[in-house]
Amino acid sequence: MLVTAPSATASRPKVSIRGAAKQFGKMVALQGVDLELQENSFTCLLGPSGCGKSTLLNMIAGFAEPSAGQVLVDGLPVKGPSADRGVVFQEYALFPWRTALDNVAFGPMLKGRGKAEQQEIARRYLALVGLAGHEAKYPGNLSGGMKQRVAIARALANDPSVLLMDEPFGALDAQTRETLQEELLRIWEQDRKTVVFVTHSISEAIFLADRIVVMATRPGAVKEVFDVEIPRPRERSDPEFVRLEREIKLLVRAEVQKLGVI
Ligand SMILES: Nc1ncnc2c1ncn2[C@@H]1O[C@H](COP(=O)(O)OP(=O)(O)OP(=O)(O)O)[C@@H](O)[C@H]1O
Repeated sequence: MLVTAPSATASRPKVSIRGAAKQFGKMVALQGVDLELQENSFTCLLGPSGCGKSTLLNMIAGFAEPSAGQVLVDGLPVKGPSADRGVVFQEYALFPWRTALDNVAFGPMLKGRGKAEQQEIARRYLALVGLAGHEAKYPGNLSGGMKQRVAIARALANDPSVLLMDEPFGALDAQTRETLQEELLRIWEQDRKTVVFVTHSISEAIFLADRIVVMATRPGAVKEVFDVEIPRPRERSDPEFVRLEREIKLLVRAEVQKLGVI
């Protein structure tokens, strides 16, 4: 008889943020942030400009250290960047002198994979993001949406367990943005990761996320967390979608008003 011991990790969150704060000189960018992100969950960070979304993402990525508190991944403090945490930024950050294939093969190359394997991995991930046939193109010859697909493929080619995305679709036109949202969900359903996705768009957050963390400003902190239980694929005209959008809009507007911007 096969006896399966209860997994010690079954209830352990993938990412834990405990009392995290971040100061830049005297400026308190984040204060008292507590969040637990379950493995394979999709979390969106939402809030007005300057509330610390990127700072929080950068602390999970290991690009910035908390001034107080802890950021843990798999129960261990984050000490710096890791190939297990892939990052996608708004600006594609591709190497212009490398083809799409060689951009995606970069991570596997750093990991010391042989040339044939690097290319095989890169082809596979380019196909996953819908770019089969575009392997030999340089970033300069790709549209914004295609560049962002390459950036996603490049992050996925390291097979990270955490995918951190900082307004990845912010620079795209509305139509391309919606297509890439659908594609991202398709990829996430196929190749599960713990995703943390920063956005300014309430509709994008409701379309994508299991949980939406709405942040407060001055200092940046968690204001409210919403579990989105609308079944996928989500329709933006769904009454629950519209209701939630309105509720979150009021919350975010209150934060923007605090800043005296409107
Ligand atoms: N390296 C830094 N040095 C000094 N201040 C910083 C630094 N990084 C961020 N800040 C400040 O910390 C605060 C939070 O910035 P952050 O970029 O995290 O906000 P955000 O919510 O991501 O904003 P946006 O939506 O505009 O990208 C801002 O006031 C910003 O000016």
